[in-house]
Amino acid sequence: MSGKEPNYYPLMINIADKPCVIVGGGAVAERKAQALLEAGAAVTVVSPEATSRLRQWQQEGKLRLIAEPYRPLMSCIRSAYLIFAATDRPDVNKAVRLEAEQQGKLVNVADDAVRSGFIVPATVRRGKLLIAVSTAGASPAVAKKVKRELEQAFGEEYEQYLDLLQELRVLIQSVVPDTQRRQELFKRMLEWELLSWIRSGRFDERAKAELLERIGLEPTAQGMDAIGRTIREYIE
Ligand SMILES: C[C@@]1(CC(=O)O)C2=NC(=C\c3[nH]c(c(CCC(=O)O)c3CC(=O)O)Cc3[nH]c(c(CC(=O)O)c3CCC(=O)O)/C=C3\N/C(=C\2)[C@@H](CCC(=O)O)[C@]3(C)CC(=O)O)/[C@H]1CCC(=O)O
Ligand SMILES: NC(=O)c1ccc[n+]([C@@H]2O[C@H](COP(=O)([O-])OP(=O)(O)OC[C@H]3O[C@@H](n4cnc5c(N)ncnc54)[C@H](O)[C@@H]3O)[C@@H](O)[C@H]2O)c1
Repeated sequence: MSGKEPNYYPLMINIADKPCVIVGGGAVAERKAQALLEAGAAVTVVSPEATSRLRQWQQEGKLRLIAEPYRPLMSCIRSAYLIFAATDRPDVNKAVRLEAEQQGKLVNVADDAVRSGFIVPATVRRGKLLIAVSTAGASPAVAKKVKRELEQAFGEEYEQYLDLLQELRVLIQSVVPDTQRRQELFKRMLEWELLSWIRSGRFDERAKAELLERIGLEPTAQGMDAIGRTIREYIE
């Protein structure tokens, strides 16, 4: 490790059912556990003491809690996919990091961003829309503040919006074989005031069925623009 500040590379990792281990059971461990559980990971916490929420999640069967201090070569670490060193003991965090690195595993260290294999961003989830914010560890409080601002800009309606766009995209892919023409239609589709329509509460299953039918009937630039005009009339 050179100690030079890294230029991070963002990823969206699929950790569904993957074994992830958090060493430590305090506030930081709890925050990491919550995000891992939301992503469907199989979480194990190793800590002699744990917050009441972590213990509650254990009782509810949502995670496994090994109520012992970390020791080298624990089997849960050997089989882990991702490892988080989140104790309040820098020496323990370092030992966890060295063991993980020796096993070629990615490790996040709560008190050592520069030597962490990865850091955790602040996130906004709106269904399939996932926005991640990082300050490369310069100021996690700023990451949280930017997240709050994004939460205002990208409201709950984005969940339905993306589900709908996915459906429309699949439909267009099935009826328009030419890639370039498809790109043109997708571009025009983004001009539609779908978000306002969804926000108005007047976009329902019937409206969606009609929309899909119209696209199927006229999957052309003119057809798309005509639909855009109809949507504008609906929301006015
Ligand atoms: C985003 C978030 C995700 C999460 O943890 O889930 C996250 N920290 C969050 C909150 C937060 N953390 C801290 C405060 C107090 C205010 C402040 O210090 O700013 C607050 C704010 C609060 O709690 O309100 C203190 C703190 N954090 C780190 C250190 C150690 C160090 O700097 O070395 C210390 C100092 C300890 C000390 O001083 O003793 C380190 C890291 N924290 C990171 C992530 C990574 C870099 C993220 C980035 O790229 O910016 C990184 C490098 C490693 C990692 O943890 O992955 C989450 C927001 C959750 C949300 O969205 O609400
Ligand atoms: N990355 C971040 O977002 C962030 C935020 C704040 C603080 N920090 C850093 O993370 C550290 C932890 O913060 P916290 O608020 O969760 O601390 P905390 O004091 O609430 O929790 C520490 C936990 O570590 C456990 N622990 C201690 N020794 C252990 C061992 N040998 N094996 C296993 N578990 C052990 C304790 O049982 C306790 O559950 C802080 O000391 C600070 O350096 C990081």
